[in-house]
Amino acid sequence: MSTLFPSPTTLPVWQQLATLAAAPQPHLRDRLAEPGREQQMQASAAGTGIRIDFSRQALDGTVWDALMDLARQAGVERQRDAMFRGDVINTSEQRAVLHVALRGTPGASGSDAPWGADIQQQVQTELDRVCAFADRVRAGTVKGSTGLAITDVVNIGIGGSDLGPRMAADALAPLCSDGKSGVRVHFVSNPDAWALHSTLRGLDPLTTLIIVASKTFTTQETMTNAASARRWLLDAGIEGAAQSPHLVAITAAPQKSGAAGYPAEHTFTFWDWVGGRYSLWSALGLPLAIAIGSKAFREFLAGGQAMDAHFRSAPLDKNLPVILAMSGVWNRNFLLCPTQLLSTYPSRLVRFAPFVQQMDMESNGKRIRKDGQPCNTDTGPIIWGGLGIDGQHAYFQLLHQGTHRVPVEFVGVLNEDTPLPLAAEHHRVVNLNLRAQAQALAVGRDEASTLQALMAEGMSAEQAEVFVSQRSFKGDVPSSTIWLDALTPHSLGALIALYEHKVFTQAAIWGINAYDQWGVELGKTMAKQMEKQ
Ligand SMILES: O=P(O)(O)OC[C@H]1O[C@H](O)[C@H](O)[C@@H](O)[C@@H]1O
Repeated sequence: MSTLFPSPTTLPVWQQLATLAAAPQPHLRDRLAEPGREQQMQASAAGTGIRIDFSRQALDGTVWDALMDLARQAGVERQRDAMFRGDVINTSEQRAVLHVALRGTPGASGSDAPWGADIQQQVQTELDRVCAFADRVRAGTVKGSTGLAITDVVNIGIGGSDLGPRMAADALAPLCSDGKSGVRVHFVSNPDAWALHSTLRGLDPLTTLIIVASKTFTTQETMTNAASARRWLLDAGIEGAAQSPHLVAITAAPQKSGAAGYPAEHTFTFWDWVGGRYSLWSALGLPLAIAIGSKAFREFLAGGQAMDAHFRSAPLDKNLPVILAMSGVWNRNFLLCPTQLLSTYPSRLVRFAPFVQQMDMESNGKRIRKDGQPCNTDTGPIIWGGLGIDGQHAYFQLLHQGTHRVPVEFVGVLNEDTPLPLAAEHHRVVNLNLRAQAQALAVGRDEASTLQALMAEGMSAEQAEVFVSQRSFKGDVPSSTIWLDALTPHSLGALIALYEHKVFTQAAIWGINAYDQWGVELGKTMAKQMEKQ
C-alpha cells in the first residue's frame, strides 16, 4: 500500500516546493501588477456555470507547475478513477465511495456509469420513489391520519443527515416557491429540547410529517428527538398504526427503522457506500426535494454530474477541484496557514460554510495515513466562515490587520434575478463588496500611501506620522473567487461537487482516507459508558 500512496514528503517535488516557499516571495500587490495575470489565472468548467479566479493566490508559474507535478506524482488521477470505478477506497471500513453514482445520468452505461449497471439501477429506482413521494407531498395528496393534507415537514437528523439538505433548502427553496403557499419544511438537529419545541409548537400534529433521517438509525441525538416527536403525535391522539402516515424514515439500516415502527412504504434507503456527509444526493435529499420539487432536485443532481464530468476529463491545470485543492495545499503545507476561510456573498448560501466545514474537516482531519503510518506533514486546515458581508462587519478586521494569515475562498453570483424593485442595486452592492475585499486583502496599503491618505483626510504631517502604522494594511492575503453565473439548483449541485472533489484531491495528496470518521467515536463511547455508570 505504501507504494500506491507514497508519502508526499518523499517526492522530490515536495522538496522543490519547500525550497520555492523558503525563497523571498513577492507581495501580491506586485504579482497582480504582472500583465495578463488575471486573465491567465482563471478557469471554468463547461456546463456548470462556475468559474474560478485564482489570480490572488500567492504563487507564480513555477510554483503552479510544481503543484501540478505533485498532483500527478501523488496519483490524483489514478485515485480519482478508482473512486469512480467503485474500488474499495474507504479501506478502514472496506467500502466503495460512490456518492458520484447518485447523480449519474439516468440510463447511463459504460464509461458514463463506471460503477456498473447494478448500482445504476438501485440508484434510479430509489430516486424515482423519492421524487414521486416529494411531488405527492407538494401536491397535497399525502394525507395525515385524519385525511388532512400534510402542510409541514420536520426533518430530524444531525451531521450529514441535516447539514446538506438544510443548506440546499435554504439556498433553493426561495427560488422555487413564492414564500406564501406550499408545504413548509423545517429542520431540527440539536437534541436540546428547545430546538424541537420551538419548531413543533407552531405546527398541527394532524398535518405534520416527521422525517427521521439517519444513516445508521442509532444516533442518540436523532433518536432522542424522534422519540419526542412521536410522543407529541401521541399526545395529540395519534397513536399506534395511526402514526404511520405521519412518519418517514431515511436510512441505510431499514431493518432498524422497520423494527422501530416506521412503515416500509414511507422508508427511503441508501447504501453503505454513501458517506453521511456526501449523502445529500441520495434519499437523504428528500426534504430538499419536497422543498423545491422533483424537477429542480433532478437539475441539482445534474449540476453535480456536470462537475463530475469536468473533474474526470479536464487537464489538471484547468480542473477546478484540482485548482482549489492544490492552492489549498500550497497555503497549508508550504505557506503554513492553518485555517481556510469560506466567505459566501449570496445570502441564500448562509449555511454553505457549516456544510463544507463538516465535509472537509470530518474527511481530512486525520493524522494517520491509509498505510497506517503517521502523516509527517499537516493535513486538513480548519475551515470556518459564513456570509461575506456580515463577516466584513465582524471578523474581517482580523484578516486585514491581525497576526494570522488567513487564505479566503470567496463565493459570488454574477446574475441575480430577485423580484424586488431595487434588487439590481442590492446585487451591485454585494458584488462590489466582494471584489473590494479580495483586492484590499491582496494589495493592502503601505505606509507611504497611508500617510498620503491621512493627510488627504485633513491630518497634519505630524498627526499622520503618529497613526500611520495603525492605519496601514499589510495585505498579501491570498484568495480565490468562485463565480457562479447564477445560483440555481444546477449550479449549486456543481458547487457542492466542486468542494467534494477538492476534499478528495487533498486527501489523495496527503494519502489519507477521507471517508471514515473514527475521530467522532471516542466521545460517543464515553457518553455510553457514563450513561451506564
Ligand atoms: O446519519 P447518522 O447515522 O445519524 O449520523 C449522523 C452523523 O453523526 C456521526 O457522528 C458522524 O460524525 C457524521 O458523519 C454523521 O453524519
